Amino acid sequence: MTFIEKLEARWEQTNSLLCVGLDPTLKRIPAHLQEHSEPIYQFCRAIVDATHDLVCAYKPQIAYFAGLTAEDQLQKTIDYIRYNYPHIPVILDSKRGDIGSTAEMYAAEAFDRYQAHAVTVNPYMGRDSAQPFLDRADKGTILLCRTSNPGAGDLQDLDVGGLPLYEKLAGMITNEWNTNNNCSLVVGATWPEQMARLREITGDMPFLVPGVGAQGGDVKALVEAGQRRDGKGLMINSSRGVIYAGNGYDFMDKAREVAIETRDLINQYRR
Ligand SMILES: O=C(O)c1cc(=O)[nH]c(=O)n1[C@@H]1O[C@H](COP(=O)(O)O)[C@@H](O)[C@H]1O
Repeated sequence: MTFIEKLEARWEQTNSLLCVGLDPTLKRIPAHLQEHSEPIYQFCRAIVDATHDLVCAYKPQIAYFAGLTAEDQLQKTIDYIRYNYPHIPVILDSKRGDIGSTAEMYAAEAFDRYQAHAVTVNPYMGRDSAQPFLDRADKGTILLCRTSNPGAGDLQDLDVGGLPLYEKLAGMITNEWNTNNNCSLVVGATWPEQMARLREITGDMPFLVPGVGAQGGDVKALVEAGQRRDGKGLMINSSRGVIYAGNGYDFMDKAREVAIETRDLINQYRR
């Protein structure tokens, strides 16, 4: 099964567009886990157990593990999800991109080392830098297009022959790069107007949509702008908003409560 097939099946089975982001920091995980020899893994595993029936995907962010020399705990987290919840797609958020020979190793890192189903990729070095990811037909390549951060427009909005760069990129990906039908775009929840344009340009392409919860994206506006005609098409990511909903012994219950609220809020505005 390809990443896109897995995602489509998951949307159908769970009726959820919520993706939970795994961005663990030692400062914010519950005190009683801090003593554990693998606190990051124990925390991620507990969040997964608390939310697994509510999500269309998980998105571990590699920097939160690598920054602590805890890649082994990233590996264990991904293995845990794949073994216990095999229907849930795992997106490795590493935003890679480099010359082709190096990008090949980044693709191996995501797909062979960590066994992720999809990876985030920065396409702004051009097609050859994304090609090693695109060539993995069974895996998902999720390309940054219009990011959620306040400075997204500094470069992504630059006019290129009458179009903003991000729209030009979306057209290129849709019409030229997506030969294996394995592309998705990152579109920030904070930019519903731009998301509506991108939905027009890309047809039914899935979007990874970070920026709800901690970054304050407007769920109603983004769902109305970004959903497909079938009411699917979005992986709406919340990391801090869900995983740090509580920090005591009841942190799993609190994370579950917020995940349910977020899923239901999203569903309120779907077709
Ligand atoms: O590719 C991403 O996931 C991403 C792209 C983007 O434009 N904005 C963005 O916030 N992200 C990631 O999405 C997550 C957002 O986290 P919260 O703001 O805590 O929900 C972080 O892991 C970011 O690195």
